[in-house]
Amino acid sequence: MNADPKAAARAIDALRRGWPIAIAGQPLLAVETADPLRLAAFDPEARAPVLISAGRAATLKLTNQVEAADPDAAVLVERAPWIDFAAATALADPQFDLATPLKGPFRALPLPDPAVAAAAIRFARIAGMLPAFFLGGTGVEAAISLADIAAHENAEALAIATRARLPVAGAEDAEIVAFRSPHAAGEHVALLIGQPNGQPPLVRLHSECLTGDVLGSLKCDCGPQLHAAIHAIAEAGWGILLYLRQEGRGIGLVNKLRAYQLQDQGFDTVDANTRLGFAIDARDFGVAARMLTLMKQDKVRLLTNNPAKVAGLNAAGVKVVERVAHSLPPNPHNERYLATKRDRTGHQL
Ligand SMILES: Nc1nc2c(ncn2[C@@H]2O[C@H](COP(=O)(O)OP(=O)(O)OP(=O)(O)O)[C@@H](O)[C@H]2O)c(=O)[nH]1
Ligand SMILES: [Zn+2]
Repeated sequence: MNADPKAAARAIDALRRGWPIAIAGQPLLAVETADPLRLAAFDPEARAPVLISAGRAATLKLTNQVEAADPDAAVLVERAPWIDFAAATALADPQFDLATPLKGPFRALPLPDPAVAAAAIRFARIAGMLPAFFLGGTGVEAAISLADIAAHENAEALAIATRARLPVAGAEDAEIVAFRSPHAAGEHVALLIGQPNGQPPLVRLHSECLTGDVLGSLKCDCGPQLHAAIHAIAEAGWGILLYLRQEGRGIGLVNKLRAYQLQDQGFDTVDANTRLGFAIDARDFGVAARMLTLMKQDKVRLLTNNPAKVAGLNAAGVKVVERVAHSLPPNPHNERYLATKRDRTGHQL
Protein backbone atom coordinates (compact mmCIF):
# COMPACT_ATOMS: atom_id res chain seq x y z
CA MET A 1 0.00 0.00 0.00
CA ASN A 2 1.29 3.40 -0.94
CA ALA A 3 1.01 5.14 2.41
CA ASP A 4 3.06 7.71 4.25
CA PRO A 5 3.55 6.53 7.86
CA LYS A 6 4.19 10.10 9.00
CA ALA A 7 0.90 11.43 7.68
CA ALA A 8 -1.33 9.85 10.34
CA ALA A 9 0.96 10.91 13.18
CA ARG A 10 1.04 14.49 11.95
CA ALA A 11 -2.69 14.61 11.35
CA ILE A 12 -3.52 13.18 14.80
CA ASP A 13 -1.18 15.72 16.38
CA ALA A 14 -2.83 18.53 14.42
CA LEU A 15 -6.33 17.40 15.38
CA ARG A 16 -5.40 17.31 19.06
CA ARG A 17 -3.97 20.82 18.87
CA GLY A 18 -6.99 22.24 17.11
CA TRP A 19 -5.29 22.76 13.76
CA PRO A 20 -7.11 22.12 10.49
CA ILE A 21 -6.28 18.97 8.54
CA ALA A 22 -7.20 17.79 5.06
CA ILE A 23 -8.38 14.28 4.32
CA ALA A 24 -8.04 13.50 0.61
CA GLY A 25 -7.95 17.23 -0.03
CA GLN A 26 -11.03 18.13 2.05
CA PRO A 27 -10.25 20.63 4.83
CA LEU A 28 -11.61 19.70 8.27
CA LEU A 29 -11.46 21.37 11.67
CA ALA A 30 -12.29 19.14 14.66
CA VAL A 31 -15.08 20.68 16.71
CA GLU A 32 -13.68 19.31 19.96
CA THR A 33 -10.40 21.22 19.82
CA ALA A 34 -11.62 24.30 17.94
CA ASP A 35 -12.59 27.56 19.59
CA PRO A 36 -14.37 30.63 18.18
CA LEU A 37 -11.10 32.25 17.02
CA ARG A 38 -9.80 29.13 15.33
CA LEU A 39 -13.15 28.62 13.68
CA ALA A 40 -13.18 32.22 12.40
CA ALA A 41 -9.69 31.77 10.93
CA PHE A 42 -10.68 28.48 9.27
CA ASP A 43 -14.03 29.67 8.03
CA PRO A 44 -14.25 33.49 7.99
CA GLU A 45 -17.67 33.52 6.33
CA ALA A 46 -19.20 31.15 8.89
CA ARG A 47 -20.48 28.83 6.20
CA ALA A 48 -18.66 25.57 6.93
CA PRO A 49 -21.24 22.84 7.58
CA VAL A 50 -20.77 20.41 10.47
CA LEU A 51 -19.97 16.78 9.78
CA ILE A 52 -21.18 14.38 12.47
CA SER A 53 -21.62 10.63 12.61
CA ALA A 54 -24.89 9.05 11.59
CA GLY A 55 -25.35 7.65 15.10
CA ARG A 56 -25.07 11.10 16.63
CA ALA A 57 -27.40 12.52 13.97
CA ALA A 58 -29.97 9.83 14.77
CA THR A 59 -29.67 10.64 18.49
CA LEU A 60 -30.42 14.27 17.68
CA LYS A 61 -33.36 13.06 15.56
CA LEU A 62 -31.76 15.10 12.88
CA THR A 63 -32.01 12.67 10.07
CA ASN A 64 -32.94 9.12 9.35
CA GLN A 65 -31.76 9.05 5.81
CA VAL A 66 -28.55 7.12 6.34
CA GLU A 67 -27.96 3.47 6.92
CA ALA A 68 -27.95 3.09 10.69
CA ALA A 69 -26.07 -0.19 10.15
CA ASP A 70 -22.86 1.60 9.18
CA PRO A 71 -21.37 3.11 12.34
CA ASP A 72 -18.96 5.24 10.33
CA ALA A 73 -21.59 6.77 8.07
CA ALA A 74 -21.69 10.54 8.32
CA VAL A 75 -24.25 13.31 8.08
CA LEU A 76 -23.49 16.86 7.00
CA VAL A 77 -25.47 19.53 8.83
CA GLU A 78 -26.04 22.80 7.04
CA ARG A 79 -24.52 25.78 8.83
CA ALA A 80 -27.71 27.70 9.56
CA PRO A 81 -26.98 31.26 10.79
CA TRP A 82 -27.82 30.29 14.39
CA ILE A 83 -25.21 27.47 14.43
CA ASP A 84 -22.35 29.35 16.08
CA PHE A 85 -19.39 27.70 17.77
CA ALA A 86 -21.37 26.91 20.92
CA ALA A 87 -24.22 25.35 18.95
CA ALA A 88 -21.74 23.27 16.92
CA THR A 89 -20.20 22.06 20.16
CA ALA A 90 -23.63 20.99 21.35
CA LEU A 91 -24.10 19.11 18.08
CA ALA A 92 -20.82 17.29 18.67
CA ASP A 93 -20.89 16.65 22.40
CA PRO A 94 -23.81 14.86 24.09
CA GLN A 95 -22.79 16.05 27.55
CA PHE A 96 -25.59 18.63 27.73
CA ASP A 97 -28.24 16.83 25.64
CA LEU A 98 -30.52 16.31 28.62
CA ALA A 99 -30.02 19.69 30.27
CA THR A 100 -30.31 21.77 27.09
CA PRO A 101 -31.84 19.72 24.27
CA LEU A 102 -31.02 20.98 20.78
CA LYS A 103 -34.09 22.20 18.95
CA GLY A 104 -33.00 22.91 15.39
CA PRO A 105 -34.21 23.33 12.72
CA PHE A 106 -31.42 21.36 11.07
CA ARG A 107 -31.02 20.54 7.44
CA ALA A 108 -28.83 17.73 6.15
CA LEU A 109 -26.77 18.48 3.03
CA PRO A 110 -25.57 15.93 0.48
CA LEU A 111 -22.07 14.69 1.32
CA PRO A 112 -19.50 15.92 -1.21
CA ASP A 113 -17.63 12.62 -0.82
CA PRO A 114 -19.11 9.90 1.43
CA ALA A 115 -15.83 7.92 1.54
CA VAL A 116 -13.92 10.94 2.85
CA ALA A 117 -16.69 11.70 5.36
CA ALA A 118 -16.64 8.13 6.68
CA ALA A 119 -12.83 8.23 6.88
CA ALA A 120 -13.06 11.46 8.90
CA ILE A 121 -15.44 9.81 11.38
CA ARG A 122 -13.07 6.83 11.71
CA PHE A 123 -10.04 9.08 12.02
CA ALA A 124 -11.60 11.06 14.87
CA ARG A 125 -12.03 7.79 16.74
CA ILE A 126 -8.42 6.81 15.99
CA ALA A 127 -7.35 10.16 17.46
CA GLY A 128 -9.56 9.53 20.51
CA MET A 129 -11.71 12.57 19.77
CA LEU A 130 -15.38 13.31 19.26
CA PRO A 131 -16.42 12.49 15.68
CA ALA A 132 -17.43 15.98 14.54
CA PHE A 133 -15.79 18.46 12.15
CA PHE A 134 -16.37 21.73 10.40
CA LEU A 135 -15.97 20.87 6.71
CA GLY A 136 -14.32 23.18 4.18
CA GLY A 137 -12.05 26.05 5.16
CA THR A 138 -8.47 27.26 5.03
CA GLY A 139 -5.18 26.99 6.92
CA VAL A 140 -4.61 23.23 6.64
CA GLU A 141 -1.61 22.15 8.75
CA ALA A 142 -1.49 18.43 7.96
CA ALA A 143 -2.75 16.40 5.04
CA ILE A 144 -3.63 12.74 4.97
CA SER A 145 -4.90 10.45 2.24
CA LEU A 146 -7.45 7.67 2.40
CA ALA A 147 -4.57 5.22 1.86
CA ASP A 148 -2.74 6.66 4.90
CA ILE A 149 -5.82 6.10 7.07
CA ALA A 150 -6.27 2.58 5.72
CA ALA A 151 -2.61 1.85 6.47
CA HIS A 152 -3.11 3.06 10.02
CA GLU A 153 -5.94 0.57 10.41
CA ASN A 154 -4.16 -2.31 8.68
CA ALA A 155 -3.25 -5.04 11.17
CA GLU A 156 -0.95 -6.70 8.62
CA ALA A 157 1.66 -3.99 9.26
CA LEU A 158 2.16 -5.25 12.84
CA ALA A 159 5.44 -7.02 13.52
CA ILE A 160 7.16 -8.41 16.58
CA ALA A 161 9.41 -5.68 18.03
CA THR A 162 11.04 -7.56 20.89
CA ARG A 163 10.50 -10.19 23.56
CA ALA A 164 11.72 -10.90 27.09
CA ARG A 165 11.04 -13.10 30.10
CA LEU A 166 8.45 -11.56 32.42
CA PRO A 167 7.45 -13.45 35.53
CA VAL A 168 4.07 -12.09 36.70
CA ALA A 169 1.89 -12.68 39.74
CA GLY A 170 0.10 -15.93 39.06
CA ALA A 171 2.44 -17.04 36.25
CA GLU A 172 6.18 -17.04 36.89
CA ASP A 173 6.95 -18.92 33.68
CA ALA A 174 5.94 -16.16 31.28
CA GLU A 175 7.41 -14.25 28.37
CA ILE A 176 6.26 -10.89 27.01
CA VAL A 177 6.25 -10.17 23.27
CA ALA A 178 5.72 -6.60 22.03
CA PHE A 179 4.25 -5.70 18.65
CA ARG A 180 4.56 -2.50 16.66
CA SER A 181 3.29 -1.09 13.41
CA PRO A 182 5.10 1.72 11.56
CA HIS A 183 1.69 3.33 11.02
CA ALA A 184 0.08 3.31 14.48
CA ALA A 185 1.37 4.36 17.87
CA GLY A 186 -0.27 1.76 20.14
CA GLU A 187 2.04 -1.10 21.13
CA HIS A 188 0.14 -4.31 21.66
CA VAL A 189 1.67 -7.04 23.81
CA ALA A 190 1.28 -10.78 24.29
CA LEU A 191 2.07 -12.64 27.47
CA LEU A 192 3.01 -16.22 26.70
CA ILE A 193 2.43 -18.38 29.74
CA GLY A 194 3.83 -21.87 30.26
CA GLN A 195 5.29 -24.03 27.52
CA PRO A 196 3.72 -25.08 24.18
CA ASN A 197 2.44 -28.65 24.44
CA GLY A 198 1.26 -29.31 20.91
CA GLN A 199 -2.32 -28.38 21.81
CA PRO A 200 -4.07 -25.14 20.79
CA PRO A 201 -3.19 -22.53 23.43
CA LEU A 202 -5.77 -21.18 25.87
CA VAL A 203 -6.01 -17.55 24.69
CA ARG A 204 -7.54 -14.42 26.20
CA LEU A 205 -8.01 -11.22 24.16
CA HIS A 206 -7.98 -8.46 26.72
CA SER A 207 -8.78 -4.93 25.58
CA GLU A 208 -7.04 -2.17 27.48
CA CYS A 209 -9.06 -0.65 30.32
CA LEU A 210 -7.00 1.84 32.28
CA THR A 211 -9.76 2.38 34.82
CA GLY A 212 -10.33 -1.32 35.43
CA ASP A 213 -6.86 -2.77 34.89
CA VAL A 214 -4.86 -0.14 36.79
CA LEU A 215 -7.22 1.76 39.07
CA GLY A 216 -9.40 -1.18 40.08
CA SER A 217 -12.63 0.36 38.76
CA LEU A 218 -15.73 -1.52 39.89
CA LYS A 219 -17.78 -0.22 36.95
CA CYS A 220 -16.64 -3.04 34.68
CA ASP A 221 -15.26 -6.56 35.01
CA CYS A 222 -11.91 -5.95 33.25
CA GLY A 223 -9.50 -6.07 36.20
CA PRO A 224 -10.82 -9.33 37.66
CA GLN A 225 -11.09 -10.83 34.15
CA LEU A 226 -7.46 -9.92 33.44
CA HIS A 227 -6.14 -11.60 36.57
CA ALA A 228 -8.47 -14.59 36.29
CA ALA A 229 -7.27 -15.09 32.70
CA ILE A 230 -3.63 -15.22 33.78
CA HIS A 231 -4.49 -17.77 36.45
CA ALA A 232 -6.62 -19.87 34.11
CA ILE A 233 -3.88 -19.96 31.46
CA ALA A 234 -1.21 -20.82 34.05
CA GLU A 235 -3.42 -23.62 35.31
CA ALA A 236 -3.96 -24.92 31.78
CA GLY A 237 -0.16 -25.11 31.42
CA TRP A 238 0.08 -23.23 28.11
CA GLY A 239 -1.57 -20.22 26.64
CA ILE A 240 -1.38 -16.57 25.61
CA LEU A 241 -2.88 -13.38 26.97
CA LEU A 242 -3.09 -10.62 24.34
CA TYR A 243 -3.19 -7.13 25.81
CA LEU A 244 -4.75 -5.06 23.04
CA ARG A 245 -4.48 -1.28 23.05
CA GLN A 246 -8.16 -0.85 22.27
CA GLU A 247 -9.18 1.19 25.30
CA GLY A 248 -12.92 1.68 25.69
CA ARG A 249 -13.75 -0.94 23.04
CA GLY A 250 -11.71 1.10 20.59
CA ILE A 251 -12.92 4.67 21.27
CA GLY A 252 -10.04 5.69 23.54
CA LEU A 253 -9.84 6.67 27.19
CA VAL A 254 -11.30 10.18 26.99
CA ASN A 255 -14.27 9.07 24.91
CA LYS A 256 -14.86 6.14 27.28
CA LEU A 257 -14.92 8.57 30.20
CA ARG A 258 -17.41 10.69 28.26
CA ALA A 259 -19.50 7.52 27.95
CA TYR A 260 -19.20 7.05 31.71
CA GLN A 261 -20.48 10.58 32.24
CA LEU A 262 -23.51 9.73 30.09
CA GLN A 263 -23.93 6.55 32.14
CA ASP A 264 -24.06 8.79 35.23
CA GLN A 265 -26.99 10.52 33.47
CA GLY A 266 -28.77 7.17 33.16
CA PHE A 267 -27.79 5.84 29.71
CA ASP A 268 -26.41 2.32 29.45
CA THR A 269 -23.05 1.45 27.87
CA VAL A 270 -24.61 0.84 24.43
CA ASP A 271 -26.68 4.04 24.28
CA ALA A 272 -23.80 6.10 25.66
CA ASN A 273 -21.56 5.04 22.76
CA THR A 274 -24.30 5.73 20.23
CA ARG A 275 -25.04 9.19 21.64
CA LEU A 276 -21.36 10.04 21.32
CA GLY A 277 -21.49 8.97 17.69
CA PHE A 278 -19.53 5.73 17.93
CA ALA A 279 -20.21 2.12 17.09
CA ILE A 280 -21.24 0.03 20.08
CA ASP A 281 -17.97 -1.85 19.69
CA ALA A 282 -15.26 -0.26 17.53
CA ARG A 283 -12.61 -2.94 18.05
CA ASP A 284 -10.86 -4.77 15.25
CA PHE A 285 -10.02 -8.31 16.31
CA GLY A 286 -7.93 -8.67 13.14
CA VAL A 287 -5.14 -7.16 15.26
CA ALA A 288 -5.36 -10.12 17.65
CA ALA A 289 -5.42 -12.57 14.73
CA ARG A 290 -2.31 -10.97 13.24
CA MET A 291 -0.47 -11.24 16.58
CA LEU A 292 -1.41 -14.91 16.94
CA THR A 293 -0.35 -15.60 13.36
CA LEU A 294 3.02 -13.92 13.96
CA MET A 295 3.41 -16.29 16.92
CA LYS A 296 2.52 -19.21 14.62
CA GLN A 297 -0.78 -20.02 16.32
CA ASP A 298 -3.65 -20.76 13.97
CA LYS A 299 -5.92 -22.65 16.39
CA VAL A 300 -6.91 -21.45 19.83
CA ARG A 301 -9.18 -22.16 22.77
CA LEU A 302 -10.67 -18.76 23.53
CA LEU A 303 -11.54 -17.48 27.00
CA THR A 304 -14.51 -15.17 26.36
CA ASN A 305 -18.24 -14.63 26.63
CA ASN A 306 -18.27 -12.41 23.56
CA PRO A 307 -19.32 -14.12 20.30
CA ALA A 308 -17.87 -11.18 18.31
CA LYS A 309 -14.36 -12.15 19.45
CA VAL A 310 -14.90 -15.73 18.25
CA ALA A 311 -16.29 -14.51 14.93
CA GLY A 312 -13.54 -11.90 14.54
CA LEU A 313 -10.72 -14.43 14.98
CA ASN A 314 -12.37 -17.04 12.75
CA ALA A 315 -12.93 -14.43 10.04
CA ALA A 316 -9.27 -13.44 10.17
CA GLY A 317 -8.06 -17.02 9.79
CA VAL A 318 -7.43 -18.07 13.40
CA LYS A 319 -9.72 -20.98 14.21
CA VAL A 320 -11.41 -20.96 17.59
CA VAL A 321 -11.68 -24.67 18.37
CA GLU A 322 -13.36 -24.07 21.73
CA ARG A 323 -14.94 -21.15 23.59
CA VAL A 324 -14.20 -21.23 27.32
CA ALA A 325 -16.59 -19.11 29.44
CA HIS A 326 -14.96 -16.27 31.38
CA SER A 327 -17.49 -14.83 33.84
CA LEU A 328 -16.73 -13.39 37.24
CA PRO A 329 -19.08 -12.56 40.08
CA PRO A 330 -20.77 -9.15 39.69
CA ASN A 331 -20.49 -6.30 42.18
CA PRO A 332 -23.16 -3.65 42.87
CA HIS A 333 -21.44 -1.17 40.53
CA ASN A 334 -21.12 -3.39 37.46
CA GLU A 335 -24.41 -5.33 37.66
CA ARG A 336 -26.08 -3.12 35.07
CA TYR A 337 -23.04 -3.16 32.79
CA LEU A 338 -22.98 -6.95 32.82
CA ALA A 339 -26.76 -7.14 32.27
CA THR A 340 -26.39 -4.83 29.25
CA LYS A 341 -23.64 -7.07 27.84
CA ARG A 342 -25.98 -10.04 28.22
CA ASP A 343 -29.15 -8.34 26.97
CA ARG A 344 -27.90 -5.97 24.29
CA THR A 345 -24.51 -7.10 22.95
CA GLY A 346 -25.06 -10.85 22.87
CA HIS A 347 -22.56 -11.86 25.55
CA GLN A 348 -23.11 -15.40 26.71
CA LEU A 349 -23.14 -14.77 30.44
N1 LIG B 1 -17.01 2.43 25.38
C1 LIG B 1 -17.03 1.78 26.53
N2 LIG B 1 -16.07 0.87 26.77
C2 LIG B 1 -16.12 0.20 27.93
C3 LIG B 1 -17.11 0.41 28.89
N3 LIG B 1 -16.86 -0.40 29.95
C4 LIG B 1 -15.75 -1.11 29.63
N4 LIG B 1 -15.29 -0.76 28.42
C5 LIG B 1 -14.18 -1.29 27.64
O1 LIG B 1 -14.53 -2.58 27.21
C6 LIG B 1 -13.34 -3.33 27.00
C7 LIG B 1 -13.50 -4.62 27.77
O2 LIG B 1 -13.93 -5.59 26.97
P1 LIG B 1 -13.37 -7.10 27.15
O3 LIG B 1 -13.49 -7.53 28.58
O4 LIG B 1 -12.07 -7.26 26.45
O5 LIG B 1 -14.35 -7.86 26.25
P2 LIG B 1 -15.86 -8.11 26.26
O6 LIG B 1 -16.42 -7.60 24.97
O7 LIG B 1 -16.52 -7.62 27.51
O8 LIG B 1 -15.92 -9.69 26.17
P3 LIG B 1 -15.40 -10.82 27.17
O9 LIG B 1 -14.29 -11.50 26.40
O10 LIG B 1 -16.56 -11.71 27.34
O11 LIG B 1 -14.94 -10.20 28.44
C8 LIG B 1 -12.20 -2.51 27.53
O12 LIG B 1 -11.54 -1.89 26.44
C9 LIG B 1 -12.90 -1.48 28.39
O13 LIG B 1 -12.17 -0.26 28.48
C10 LIG B 1 -18.11 1.38 28.61
O14 LIG B 1 -19.03 1.61 29.37
N5 LIG B 1 -18.01 2.03 27.43
ZN1 LIG C 1 -13.05 -2.09 32.12
